[in-house]
Amino acid sequence: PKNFPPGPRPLPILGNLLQLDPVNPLKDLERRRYGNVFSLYIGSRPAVVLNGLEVVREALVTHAEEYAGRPTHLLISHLFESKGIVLANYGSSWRDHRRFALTTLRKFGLGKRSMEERILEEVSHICTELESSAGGSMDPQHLFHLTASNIICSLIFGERFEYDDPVILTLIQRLEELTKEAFGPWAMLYEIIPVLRPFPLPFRNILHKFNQMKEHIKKIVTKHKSSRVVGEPRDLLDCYLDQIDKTANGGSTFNDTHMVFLLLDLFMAGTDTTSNTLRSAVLHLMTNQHVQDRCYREITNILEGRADASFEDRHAMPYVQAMIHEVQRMSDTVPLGVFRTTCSDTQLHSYQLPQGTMVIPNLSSVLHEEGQWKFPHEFNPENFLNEVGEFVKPEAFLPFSAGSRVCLGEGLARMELFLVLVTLLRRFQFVWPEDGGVPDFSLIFGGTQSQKPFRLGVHLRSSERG
Ligand code: HEM
Repeated sequence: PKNFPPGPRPLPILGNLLQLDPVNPLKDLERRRYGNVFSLYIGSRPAVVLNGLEVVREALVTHAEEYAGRPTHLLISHLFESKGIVLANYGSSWRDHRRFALTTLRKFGLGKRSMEERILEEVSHICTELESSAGGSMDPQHLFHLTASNIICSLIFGERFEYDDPVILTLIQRLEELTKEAFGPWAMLYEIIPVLRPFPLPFRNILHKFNQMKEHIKKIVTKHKSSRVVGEPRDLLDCYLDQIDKTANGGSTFNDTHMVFLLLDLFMAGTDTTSNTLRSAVLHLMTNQHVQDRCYREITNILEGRADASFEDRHAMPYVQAMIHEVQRMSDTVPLGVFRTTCSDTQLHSYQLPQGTMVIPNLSSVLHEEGQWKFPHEFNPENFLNEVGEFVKPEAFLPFSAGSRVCLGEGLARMELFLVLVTLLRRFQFVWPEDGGVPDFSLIFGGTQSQKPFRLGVHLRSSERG
């Protein structure tokens, strides 16, 4: 289009795909040769990549409404049929469901003491798991996924799963695979060469895994319907069923199909994000004992004589706050946000973006942008502390994105990260195991990124022994 952002010359059919590293395209997307706003062809479709705080903020915050759409042509949009919240296009159904989810999560405790109790109850299960490895090491690959998924499952389905339950272990495994594969090369081929879709190629696996997860959610819904008492909701799912009843005759956007996608959305968005951040946290803490020691001193000092932490305590723990934010910055969990589209013709800097242009907000570029951070490329909580040791949050801290589609679970995620880490650090010391080899901090790219597998060395703090 006329006056479109510049970018590398595309090839027919493939566009610029061959110029992107299929394992991790983040470096290629940060190429500043064309400036902070540049275009890229994914197949025959142009997309615009936004790098750095200034343009990301200009698009997502200053022109929030104009950039609030979601693409409909991606494999992941097909899986979700553009329903639910995360991948729903900007319109009344998205608005109704976002409002419903926020109101209902609050009703079941978000922002209240009851949510803290729910989270602390779940942390006690992680403690039991870790205690059984005290003095040795364990594989934390699924531990934090189980925690995060149990917290969200208790809100939406009113139930938690035991840590060895094969149902939840399978769901978590599918979820981890999906968030990587749906952004991999096969997903790209599915999008750009539609004639390939009927063939038995690896992207059929992605569809199959997603359908398995969907079927599982449908089973939970059926079970719920039979045990439900109308008007006495136990969880978000019951509230949704009540909502369907209330609005049955009025052209409402609430129905069984949307419900399944909303539940999948909350389960998926609420699990892989928080848990990957927690796993990254223990890796950084194990390899930075001085940070762990300073957090421990702050925690024991503030919580002296008390059984549990409260989310309010964060204000009295600037160093712990700084550590958690630094973990989020380095774990870079949702590196490219969730892709947007423009809802109308719009202008960015001097460029014109027609309605329907796909926009990729490179959040990773903001979280490591030189000039925004004291130590952009290393783990250092000082990034969030001022000269007198007070906690400060730089504007470039955007792991939850920004604007009208900012992460709906930010409040829940922040509460989880704080309560889980404070409780664990008070009770355990994490150490790099002797047989752990050399720590590898590189991330496995995907819709959500994660650390490579590692072992977690666990010591019980002396104050906690017998
Ligand atoms: C550390 C944890 C988390 C991170 C880093 C994170 C990050 C993000 C990001 C970057 C987006 C895209 C926003 C945009 O398009 O601009 C998003 C959207 C979303 N997140 Fe989170 N998230 C986290 C936890 C959660 C949790 C716990 C929930 C569950 C309640 C959740 C639910 C959602 C939903 C429903 C959306 C879609 C919002 C919309 O399209 O209107 N997230 N998240």
